[in-house]
Amino acid sequence: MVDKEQIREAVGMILDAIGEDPDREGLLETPDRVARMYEEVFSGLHKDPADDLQIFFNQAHEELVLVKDISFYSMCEHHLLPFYGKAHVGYIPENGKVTGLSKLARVVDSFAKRPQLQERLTSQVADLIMKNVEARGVIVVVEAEHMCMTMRGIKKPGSLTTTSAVRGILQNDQAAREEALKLIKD
Ligand SMILES: Nc1nc2c(ncn2[C@@H]2O[C@H](COP(=O)(O)OP(=O)(O)OP(=O)(O)O)[C@@H](O)[C@H]2O)c(=O)[nH]1
Ligand SMILES: [Zn+2]
Repeated sequence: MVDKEQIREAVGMILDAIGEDPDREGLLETPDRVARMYEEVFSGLHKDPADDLQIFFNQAHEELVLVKDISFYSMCEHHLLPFYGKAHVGYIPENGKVTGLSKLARVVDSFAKRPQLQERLTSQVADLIMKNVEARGVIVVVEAEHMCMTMRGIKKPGSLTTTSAVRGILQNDQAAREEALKLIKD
C-alpha cells in the first residue's frame, strides 16, 4: 500500500527545498493532501487489472466491440506530471464470450493510475484484454496531452500524442483493422 506518512515527510522536504515555509498556514495541510492525492492517482499499482475483467457473458458475437472516448488521467513516469486524454478500446470476441463494457474502461483506469509511459499504457491494456477475454483480436488507440510538454520544457500546449496497439487477427487482417480505425476516427 501507499506509505502516506513517507509522502507527507517528502512533500514537507520538497516545500522546504524550493524555499517555501512548510509551516505557513496555507501549506500546513498540503503534505497530507498530496499524500491522499498520490494514494488515489497511484492506486492502480496495488491492483491486479485482471480482476477488472472477471465478468463474462455468453453471447455469440464474433465481430468488433468498440468502446470509444474513455477519458483517463495518468502520470508520466519521467516528471510525475499528468498526461490525459482518451482511450479507444476494441476487441473481437471468440468462443461466444464477451465481457462487460464498463470492464474495458476499468482496465484503462487501473493501468493509468500508475507512473506510466503512454506506449506502455496502450500495450498493457491490449495485452490484458487479448489474454483474459481470449479475444481473437484487440485494438487500443490512446490520444493524450502531456503536461510535461505543455507547461514546461518544450512548452507545446495542444500537442497530442497518439499511440496504438493491435493484437491477434487485427494485426494481419488489414480490412478488419481499417474498419476498426475508421470507427475510432468517426
Ligand atoms: N515515449 C514517451 N516519452 C514521454 C512520455 N511522457 C513524457 N515523455 C518524454 O520523456 C522525455 C524525458 O526526456 P529527458 O531529456 O530525460 O527529460 P527533460 O530534460 O525534462 O526533457 P524535456 O521535456 O525535453 O525538457 C521527454 O522527451 C518527454 O517528452 C511518454 O508517455 N512516452
Ligand atoms: Zn514527462
